[in-house]
Amino acid sequence: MFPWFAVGHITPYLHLSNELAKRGHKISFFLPRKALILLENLNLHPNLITFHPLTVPSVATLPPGTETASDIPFSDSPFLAAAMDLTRPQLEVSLQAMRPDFIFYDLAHWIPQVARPLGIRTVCYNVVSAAAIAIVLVPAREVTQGKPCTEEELEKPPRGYPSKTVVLRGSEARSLIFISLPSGDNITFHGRGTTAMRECDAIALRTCQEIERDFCAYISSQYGKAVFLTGPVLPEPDMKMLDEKWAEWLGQFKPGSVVFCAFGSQHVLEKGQFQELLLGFETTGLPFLVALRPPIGTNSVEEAFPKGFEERVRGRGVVHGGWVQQPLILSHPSVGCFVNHCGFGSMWESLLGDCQIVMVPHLPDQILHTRLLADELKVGVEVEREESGWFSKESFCRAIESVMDEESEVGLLVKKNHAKWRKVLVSPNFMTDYIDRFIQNLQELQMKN
Ligand SMILES: O=c1ccn([C@@H]2O[C@H](COP(=O)(O)OP(=O)(O)O[C@H]3OC[C@@H](O)[C@H](O)[C@H]3O)[C@@H](O)[C@H]2O)c(=O)[nH]1
Ligand SMILES: [O-]c1cc(O)cc2[o+]c(-c3ccc(O)cc3)c(O[C@@H]3O[C@H](CO)[C@@H](O)[C@H](O)[C@H]3O)cc12
Repeated sequence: MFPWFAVGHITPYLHLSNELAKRGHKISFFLPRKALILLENLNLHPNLITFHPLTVPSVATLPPGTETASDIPFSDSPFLAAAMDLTRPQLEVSLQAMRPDFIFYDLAHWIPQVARPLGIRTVCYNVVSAAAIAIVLVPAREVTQGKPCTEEELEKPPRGYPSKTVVLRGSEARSLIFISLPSGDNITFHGRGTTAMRECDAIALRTCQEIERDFCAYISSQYGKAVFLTGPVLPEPDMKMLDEKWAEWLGQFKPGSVVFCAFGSQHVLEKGQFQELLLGFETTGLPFLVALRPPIGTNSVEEAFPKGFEERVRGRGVVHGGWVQQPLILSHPSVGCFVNHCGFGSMWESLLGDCQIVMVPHLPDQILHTRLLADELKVGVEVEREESGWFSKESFCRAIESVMDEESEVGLLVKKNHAKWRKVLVSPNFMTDYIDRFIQNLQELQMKN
């Protein structure tokens, strides 16, 4: 396993590794040292899953010590891609010695060049939605190296893209410019993603037919190869592992009353927006647990609190400036609403849980995931933003109230739709069947020539 150096990618690769190990397969997992410290507790089969910490080479354009996408702003991702490319010699030496049957990778587009001569089969395993891939990382989206896409080009989905709902609207499309900019040396993000999928033996996606059938079919037709699906791949939460501190705090509130908020591993808010969000929570009058990194330019969340905020919400609101056990908190009976950025991991965790869903997407893939949930499946609501991208405390509070108020029409509708989808996704054997079929697909691939 060699995922992109981001917690939102390493985590689902680890979930898949657990499922493979559960069925007796042996896994070598390559990841940056810092990510290992944060995530090693997710390894449920240490006898079969072995971690190989990588030394991430320093790159002049990155702050010293950068190892994952959590350490840098989104705009610096291309430099982290360059650093990942510099780990190629470490991978080459290990693969020569290990000779695994398969290697799973995503943004390291050069893996097939290394693996093919060694007879190792390559699986490009993508852990963002099929929709996000279909709208940019396909040959039909023409991108020329050295010529950034124009806003007009970015606004138009590629020919044959199968949805009119799961799209970026107006100025949102501008944020896709990054796909046509360099990502490492001599390659654009689009070049990296499409080469990775064109050169592999199999494309795999962390999704299911039931939700993303048309997008999967489109990707398959664009690359002229079958697409293997793993399904959502999420472990059963083990509530015994929830930190005592949070179990106790959440335990004081009535079932379904607490609003939990987290924005994944990469997103850091600006101070003004962070304060607006906290004031929005205060206005709801509901109990809340917010787990967000300190906003830009601050060293702690406390330093950025609005004046008098702490006293006013004492006893019903907590703001934690670091990592929490998100899947376990979401499964706590007191939690009734999940306010999230709709990273693909959080999207699955919210769909498989039974909390009401409120989305505040930031990056373009997160906006597409939000459209899928809010506009296509109608299982949650999106916080309204102004043209500038700013969300106000009022719009934030309105979105939460619209799903938490028992009388609300929207709240009842999304609850009903969410329950319907959840029933499908948590039905007995749904996830197991996906993994079993996926392994069968790999075994058939291995039999070929
Ligand atoms: O405090 C936290 C925050 C997050 N998490 C976990 O970290 C993971 C975060 O993954 P997400 O995909 O939701 O979000 P990230 O922003 O970190 O992901 C990144 O890669 C996947 C892409 O879809 C996202 O757009 C990209 O930002 C989730 O599994 C979540 O449960 C915690 O366990 N604790
Ligand atoms: O923002 C995105 C919009 C979109 O339509 C597609 C993607 O795709 C991917 C991606 C990542 C890995 C793959 O194997 C395939 C697709 C995106 O990945 C994110 O890229 C960021 C910039 O490099 C990075 O910071 C973040 O960690 C990745 O999750 C984004 C979009």
